[in-house]
Amino acid sequence: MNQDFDVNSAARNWRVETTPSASPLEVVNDLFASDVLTLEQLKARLSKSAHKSLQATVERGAQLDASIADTVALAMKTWAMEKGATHYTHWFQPLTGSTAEKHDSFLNPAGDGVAIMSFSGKELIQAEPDASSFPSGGLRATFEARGYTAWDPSSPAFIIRHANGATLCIPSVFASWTGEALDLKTPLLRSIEALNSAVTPALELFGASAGTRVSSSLGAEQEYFLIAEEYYYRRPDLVMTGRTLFGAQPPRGQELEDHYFGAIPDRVLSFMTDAEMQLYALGIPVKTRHNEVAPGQFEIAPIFENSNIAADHQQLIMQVLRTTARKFGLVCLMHEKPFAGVNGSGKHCNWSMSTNAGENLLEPGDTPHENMQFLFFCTAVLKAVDTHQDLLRACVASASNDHRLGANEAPPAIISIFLGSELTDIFDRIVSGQGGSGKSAGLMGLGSSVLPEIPVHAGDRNRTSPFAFTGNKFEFRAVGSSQSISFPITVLNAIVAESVSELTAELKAKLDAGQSLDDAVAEVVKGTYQKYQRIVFNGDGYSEEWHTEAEKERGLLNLRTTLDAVEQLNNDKNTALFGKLGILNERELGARQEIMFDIYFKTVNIEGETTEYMAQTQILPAALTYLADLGRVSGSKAAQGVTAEVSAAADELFDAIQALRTQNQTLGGEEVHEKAHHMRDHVLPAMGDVRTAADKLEKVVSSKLWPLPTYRQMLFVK
Ligand SMILES: NC(=O)CC[C@H](N)C(=O)O
Repeated sequence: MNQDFDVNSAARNWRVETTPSASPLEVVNDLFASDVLTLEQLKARLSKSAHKSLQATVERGAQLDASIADTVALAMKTWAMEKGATHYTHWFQPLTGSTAEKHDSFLNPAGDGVAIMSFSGKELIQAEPDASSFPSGGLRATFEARGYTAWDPSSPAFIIRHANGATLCIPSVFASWTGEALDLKTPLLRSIEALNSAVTPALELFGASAGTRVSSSLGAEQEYFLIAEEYYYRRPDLVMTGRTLFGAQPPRGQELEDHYFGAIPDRVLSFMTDAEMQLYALGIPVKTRHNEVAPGQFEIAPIFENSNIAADHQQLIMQVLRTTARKFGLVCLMHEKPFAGVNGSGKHCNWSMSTNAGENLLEPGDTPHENMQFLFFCTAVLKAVDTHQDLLRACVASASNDHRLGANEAPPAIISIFLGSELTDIFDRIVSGQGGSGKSAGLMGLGSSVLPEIPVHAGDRNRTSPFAFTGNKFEFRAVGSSQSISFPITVLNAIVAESVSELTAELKAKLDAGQSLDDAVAEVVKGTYQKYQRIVFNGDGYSEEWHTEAEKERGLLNLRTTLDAVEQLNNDKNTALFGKLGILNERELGARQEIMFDIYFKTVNIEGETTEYMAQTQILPAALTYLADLGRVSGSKAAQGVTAEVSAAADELFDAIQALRTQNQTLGGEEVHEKAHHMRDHVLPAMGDVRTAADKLEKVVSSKLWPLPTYRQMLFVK
């Protein structure tokens, strides 16, 4: 293969679409949410009473009135057809972590060569896909394959366009016939409800008005890589596994620190703009775009939204990025670690809680009263995170995220909280009973003798913490770039709901005993902070000392790999948590553990077999061909030297392939648990040995013979 030609064509293979982007005014006036069926849109299309009833369901969680389904379905169909949609689908999130859809046409034959377009309330409310081909973790035996999808009215329907038409997508839940959740959305919705039930009684103690509702809000920063499409399809590892299983380190990586926030390459910016226009039409408030740390790595981030909608939108962001990249001759890689030796990709989840009146409960406020409330909820988060370190680690566990967590570029596998020096100082002063005003400028009076002042903008930044307070929200940074955010949000909602409930009970007892709110809050905050303080760490999460301190001195968990973490998913504590909040019963939680082991096993198994296949059929032949070429000039000193090097590395590769083959065939046992451990303990190390030998060869075999695009090309050709 002629590598120079390869580079040229990859660099030029830019099929730019020249459709002009919408002007800012057009975006605001016409484009934004134009493909979303909002409640506002429905107002004009529904009777007053039907609209009111739907609104009560969407905004206040009232039970859906099935009698309005036919009118809503008619309105949806008319709107969707005006937008060019010919089909509809229940759009759901099975336990694969991605989305699923089965399209049905609106078209119905009406006899004698006539067809009509129809869509009934029944079809809107419920559909029945064959559940037998989705992961169920034993929840659904194959002989009772029935599962159903049901419309989630709290997330609006939307249109997905393709080159030849459009489809109406109806966000839905997916459950077994017995009502057990087979998806990621059902528990998420249950956890939002649990959070509301836990937080509103607390807010009442702080004087909130009746009718206050609380939900979590979420904004997820998506990191991703872009590489030339031409390279992608020449790399079986990328196509099969999403990451490179081979690749020598190029002379230059990210050490010049020149990519982060650098000027965005024109081709990439054009791609980003195209994707943004589509996301605007879907009502997704994407706000930020920039170059990330590694060459070829980028980020897109929306503003926070209600967490159920944010989870749907996050799936759409990934889908739009992936499909749009292709228009520009690029492929978008969402894997947590597509390239060894440079940064991987995360999906930092910015989580908070807010009321239906728009009050952010993690925002230090303008009044002493608001600040008391803020400290109470912030303390509840500390308690929740310390109590459930295992769950937070488990909900981000995957074979791909293992390459990222704990490496010196991403949050460590040890869960801790970064509070920032100002907020830590405040808690310290509460504990020491100092109260009063702080030292730093810009602090705002709290007007209470027992509580200190709160900085107006608390929160310096820390990039090494898995869980950081960033001024008015917590950033859960351990979440992986390819994963669905639904389960991490479910976990956050659940653990904070439990913690708020327990602290509210303490607070209430003190108030009932006649204490003032100020004094009672101060005592609860002080006691709780003292108890859970060990979870707060403001230093360098990458350092060796921290690992020792965290484990040995503080007794924090260090669940290094996915299998260690998933083991904890359904321990007694976690089963009790999800059970009492009505989020997942024991069987539903057990099924999720089973699926996580299974996906881990299958992922590494595919990687192991891809490694073996590429090494045997592509890399070893290139080395042998080169040895044969060298044999023709064996009289030369250079040829003899190179032959020795290539020959040694080729032998090493050959032996490593044999060893890997044995491990690939063994599988380690019958049970998924055994197979998963076999993958981690035997297949991954054997793959590593194959890679080491192959990467040595890449550096000595003629580039003309090398069968794979290299890091040098993939990361730098834009
Ligand atoms: N700039 C950053 O915050 C880098 C984050 C890093 N890429 C991660 O995996 O989390």
